[in-house]
Amino acid sequence: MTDTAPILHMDDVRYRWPGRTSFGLHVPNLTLAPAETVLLLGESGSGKSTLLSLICGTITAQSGRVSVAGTDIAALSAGQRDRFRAEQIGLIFQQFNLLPFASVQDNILLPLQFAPERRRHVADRRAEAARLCHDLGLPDDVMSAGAGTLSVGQQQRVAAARALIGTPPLIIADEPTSSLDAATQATFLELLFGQSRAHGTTVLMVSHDARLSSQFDRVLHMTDIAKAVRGAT
Ligand SMILES: Nc1ncnc2c1ncn2[C@@H]1O[C@H](COP(=O)(O)OP(=O)(O)OP(=O)(O)O)[C@@H](O)[C@H]1O
Repeated sequence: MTDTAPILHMDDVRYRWPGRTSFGLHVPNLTLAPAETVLLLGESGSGKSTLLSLICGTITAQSGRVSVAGTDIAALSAGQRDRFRAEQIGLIFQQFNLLPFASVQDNILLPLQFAPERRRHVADRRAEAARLCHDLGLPDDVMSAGAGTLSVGQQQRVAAARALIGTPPLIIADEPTSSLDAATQATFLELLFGQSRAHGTTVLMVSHDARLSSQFDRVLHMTDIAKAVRGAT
């Protein structure tokens, strides 16, 4: 692969949730280049989270092809897909998905366990986790705290640190700043864009806040990239 090969390519992808006839998604063509920062906007229920799940391989398209870093993710076994995702994609979900009884440090370091390439990018894991916490404005003593004891905004920042650690080539973030105040939101975006510039990381971020548009290289609207499919296909 050359440096300009897309990090993501979706070709004629169709997906329908099992048992749901009222909603289906058709993405004719979507390509993301290395180091691009892309904001994804769309109405509630338009399928943004479904699209991200297809890219992450947590759900599999009924037809079409989803390639991440040149790999057709449907061709991987479930185990291979989990390892591939941990290596290639830093994820920030709407619900953060932190382990509440594990420490903040263990939560941040978790993806490295499954991602040797990301591990290689980190010389000192504890120091890197602490640096990310510090840069995201978390208190210095937060590393040993149980993740479940933090405020919602703090948990969101821990989820961001977990996505950033080890510089995966693609960061996917589903409304990652919804629980952050304006100053922390700006800090978070600076960190995200800084990592993108320094390491060529592609960022795909879902938000309802169109005011963020000017900060991204490209803005996509669900209505432009995907057709909502109603009724049986
Ligand atoms: N796990 C699921 N099982 C069945 N249907 C689902 C599931 N997740 C989402 N859907 C359906 O898919 C459609 C699109 O939902 P999705 O969450 O992708 O939209 P969204 O654009 O991310 O919405 P929001 O902005 O409100 O988060 C909705 O009709 C929703 O009910």
